[in-house]
Amino acid sequence: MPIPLVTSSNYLRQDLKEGLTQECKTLLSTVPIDKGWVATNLFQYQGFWHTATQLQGVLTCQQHFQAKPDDLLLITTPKSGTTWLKAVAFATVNRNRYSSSDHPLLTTNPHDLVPFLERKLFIDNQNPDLTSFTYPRLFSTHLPYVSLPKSVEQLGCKMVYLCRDPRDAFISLWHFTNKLRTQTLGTLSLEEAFERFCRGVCLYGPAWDHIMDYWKKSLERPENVFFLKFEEMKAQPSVQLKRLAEFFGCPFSKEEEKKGVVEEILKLCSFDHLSNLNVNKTGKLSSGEENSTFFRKGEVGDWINHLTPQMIKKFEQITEEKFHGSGLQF
Ligand SMILES: Nc1ncnc2c1ncn2[C@@H]1O[C@H](COP(=O)(O)OS(=O)(=O)O)[C@@H](OP(=O)(O)O)[C@H]1O
Repeated sequence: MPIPLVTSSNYLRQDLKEGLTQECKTLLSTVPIDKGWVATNLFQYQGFWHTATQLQGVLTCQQHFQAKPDDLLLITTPKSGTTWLKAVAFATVNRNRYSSSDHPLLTTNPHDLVPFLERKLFIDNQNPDLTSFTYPRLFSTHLPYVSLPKSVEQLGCKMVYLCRDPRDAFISLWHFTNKLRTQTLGTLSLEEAFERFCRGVCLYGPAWDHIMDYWKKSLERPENVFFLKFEEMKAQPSVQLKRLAEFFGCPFSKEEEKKGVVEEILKLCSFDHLSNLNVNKTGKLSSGEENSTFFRKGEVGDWINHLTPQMIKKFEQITEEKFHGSGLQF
């Protein structure tokens, strides 16, 4: 059983091997290893890249998380709008439980309301206390499909998969990384980050493979996997929120629609509203990250302000190669 580690942030914990199980340590010594973005190294497991501490969380959650049939899983590639999806899903599923004046989203960051399985609940605990979860339980994960705990698929749990144009997810990740890097590490240059992202060497990368695996599953099993893009949420938020509520099995009634419940949820969870709340301006997650780091611009297409023509071309080549014939486009 790993010993809980207390440091400033999960992202900076990866070098601390004392808290890891022998199984995890052995695995770390056998799998491919490469440079990390925030701390020293990333390790490749089941085709995707993790920090050492995160890998411990992945193994523990694969072995100990027991899903229930009505669990709802929010799955994303990093920097694809996870914070937004958590807020919207939480507000939708619990809309009869809270009024707008005492809503938990006003005082708690969405990441603390819908915790990550492998980054929070199971990172150093084989048996986290899940008794405070109301039903249906909402969990989140960045895990690729191949690494999901088996009970999720066996029980047919509903999964919402949110992804984003890899160019925007990359730029968002690059900014986020540089907010978390220590002074000693210095800034990670755009060129260096780009080279690693294109090789797939980033947290939960390669991003394209992560997206494609869930895209295929959503075509095979649309009743279980709801595939959504950040860009679609931005373009048609109320249409997408209504689809989401239907998928969750709690569609908005005509009366709710007339009363403006959909718009109320979208307003509560909007970038402007959430990012200006005191808790998100000054608070920290229980895992150490400052809440403000999860809010930057929240826009579509910011990559145009950062990528060089050569980088854009390279992105196009990879996207064409990875998504070819799949019907998926950004
Ligand atoms: N409410 C809301 N609406 C729209 N966009 C939002 C919202 N909240 C966060 N964001 C933007 O999402 C980006 C952060 O991604 P994630 O939340 O997936 O980060 S993480 O993976 O959980 O670390 C990051 O995108 P960029 O602005 O492009 O960096 C955030 O600004």
